[in-house]
Amino acid sequence: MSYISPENWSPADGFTLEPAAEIAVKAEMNNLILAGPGAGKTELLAQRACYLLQTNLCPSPQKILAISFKTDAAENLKKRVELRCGKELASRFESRTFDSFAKQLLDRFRLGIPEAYRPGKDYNIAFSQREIQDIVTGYIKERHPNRPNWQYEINFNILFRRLSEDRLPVFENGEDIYSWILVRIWDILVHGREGLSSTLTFPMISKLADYLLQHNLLIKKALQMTYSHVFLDEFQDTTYLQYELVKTAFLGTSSILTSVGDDKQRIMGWAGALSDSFEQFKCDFNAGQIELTQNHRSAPRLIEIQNVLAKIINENSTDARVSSSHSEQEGKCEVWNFQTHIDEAIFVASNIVKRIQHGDITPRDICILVKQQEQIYARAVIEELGRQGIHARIEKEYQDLLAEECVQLIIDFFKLATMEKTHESWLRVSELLTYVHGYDLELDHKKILGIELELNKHISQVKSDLNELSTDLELCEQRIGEIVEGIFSFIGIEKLFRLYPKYSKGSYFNKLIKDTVKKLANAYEKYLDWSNSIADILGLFSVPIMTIHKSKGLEYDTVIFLGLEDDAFWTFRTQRLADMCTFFVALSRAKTQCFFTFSNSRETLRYGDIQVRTQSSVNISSLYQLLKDANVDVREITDINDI
Ligand SMILES: Nc1ncnc2c1ncn2[C@@H]1O[C@H](COP(=O)(O)OP(=O)(O)OP(=O)(O)O)[C@@H](O)[C@H]1O
Repeated sequence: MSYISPENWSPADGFTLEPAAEIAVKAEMNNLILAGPGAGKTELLAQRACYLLQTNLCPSPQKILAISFKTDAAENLKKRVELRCGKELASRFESRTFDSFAKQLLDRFRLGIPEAYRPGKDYNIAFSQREIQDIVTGYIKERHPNRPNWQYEINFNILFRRLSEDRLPVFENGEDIYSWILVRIWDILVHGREGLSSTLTFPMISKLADYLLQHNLLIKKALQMTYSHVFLDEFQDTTYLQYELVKTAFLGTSSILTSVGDDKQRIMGWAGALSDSFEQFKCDFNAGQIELTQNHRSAPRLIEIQNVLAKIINENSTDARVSSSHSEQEGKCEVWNFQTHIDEAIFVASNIVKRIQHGDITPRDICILVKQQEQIYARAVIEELGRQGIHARIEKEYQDLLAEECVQLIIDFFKLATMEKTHESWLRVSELLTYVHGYDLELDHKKILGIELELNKHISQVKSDLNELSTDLELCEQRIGEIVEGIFSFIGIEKLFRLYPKYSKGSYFNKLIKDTVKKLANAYEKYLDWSNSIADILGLFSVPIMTIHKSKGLEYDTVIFLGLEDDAFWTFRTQRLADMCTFFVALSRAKTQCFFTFSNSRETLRYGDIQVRTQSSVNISSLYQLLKDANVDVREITDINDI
């Protein structure tokens, strides 16, 4: 492998970096990079990874560890690095979520955890508070001497929070009933009981990983020697637990940390995000601060509005600068007022359909955002779009699934078996096979050729199996399930699990496969042709619908936000700043057009029932005021055909 000298390195793919970004890319110290939406924070991390790998400043065999919040963000970053500097160098770029980083540590070094807290090898993962609550009430048989009815007296929210936050080891503490329960529930969850396997939540896994590193200095040392550089994406949303783990793993070591974030996009406070993560990081890691001011995403008109809002959220924020790729007048933002959500649906759908028919954009370039209850807020629009021939879908069900490697693998096999121009799928699958068999690209030509012949044979088999699918949905789903099983046997399930240990625990893998098979069968029933079915699953034909929280890190030509109303922002009075940030995230996803709707009446979910309620905007009048201050037009839509 030949490396480039740092002086001769230039950004990949023709990107030019603003001077501050170039400093950040090449820095040799801990840094906090502060930048607004569209400043290229994700791109900067990808370019920095390329710089460190291509110059060997991250010396082989050391690696870069990048930690993101969501699976798709981690996947997106990994793909960018592969694209910019090739697969071989990118194999030393490990892009993970916080949860997967902690889980990987726990799975690899489980035996290093003291017996009292060592979970079983095949522990299950509990995702909901309800599961833990059932275990607490069902398995703690011991009577508390003074509180015989504690099950009915305690607040399970507090217990759940303390299960995630109290330091290990936990001790009973006098009259504190929660500590009495915590001692017992940790024991039950970690070791399991009759009829109950070892069961952990992700915050517990994070705690155990932290505990492991604190007790095993050699593991900690190995970790630091593995990762010469660590990236922390979306640092504004780091929780106390996550930051503790980062500190335990890397504080006082030679690993160089780069955190990127934007305080105006801090929208995870409800999930425990630290309110002063930037200050803590700078102080603990003696980190420098670099600010980026260019906005590469949005048109000038939208940046103007973002700047007004940014100043309200943080009066010290620097105005973002417009990128030269947009013309001066470009960008549009309006508020649309309606009498009913039905009028809203017809107008919004017609607007979208007209633009798609005009050839301006594809369904995938538009995003419909809501604050909450996407099934309810977007129901009428989905129906109306359907009537006008455009499919819209709630993205939540697909986002995480499609980011999974095993799901991508199935899709690659189906593409190879049914479509033309599948070069990338071929490369991905043959590379994976080479990797899982432990072959060397340079030395094992013959063996690799052998695998490729086998791959070709298996693809032909998949092709003929897919040609004989039944039109009966149930039979079709069953057969697709068998074909998928055949794909994993061909690869070698054990080998795959060794490559992706996350799939080897509990029922996670089986659930992913079941969901994918169901989606494939449903899509095939609709199109009876695989090219369209796969495009449909990938969402290429659909207008995506999601909550603002799910839209973090994404961008679309046009954003339509449904329901700028008090009901949607019901927390505005109590958490004004967080809601302002949420609004800011919505506004800043758009590249050229952004619309907000208000409807005098709307369907919402109240106490489990769908009710049509009169809407107001009194509580969020300051949001309307800021749009007014930024000269955003408010249109009363009385004629729904007046697009
Ligand atoms: N140096 C650059 N030159 C031109 N375009 C860029 C540059 N950096 C990033 N971009 C483009 O700008 C857009 C926004 O980049 P990116 O997603 O990295 O921003 P971000 O700061 O992570 O945004 P956000 O915080 O809003 O999610 C992308 O389309 C990206 O390709």
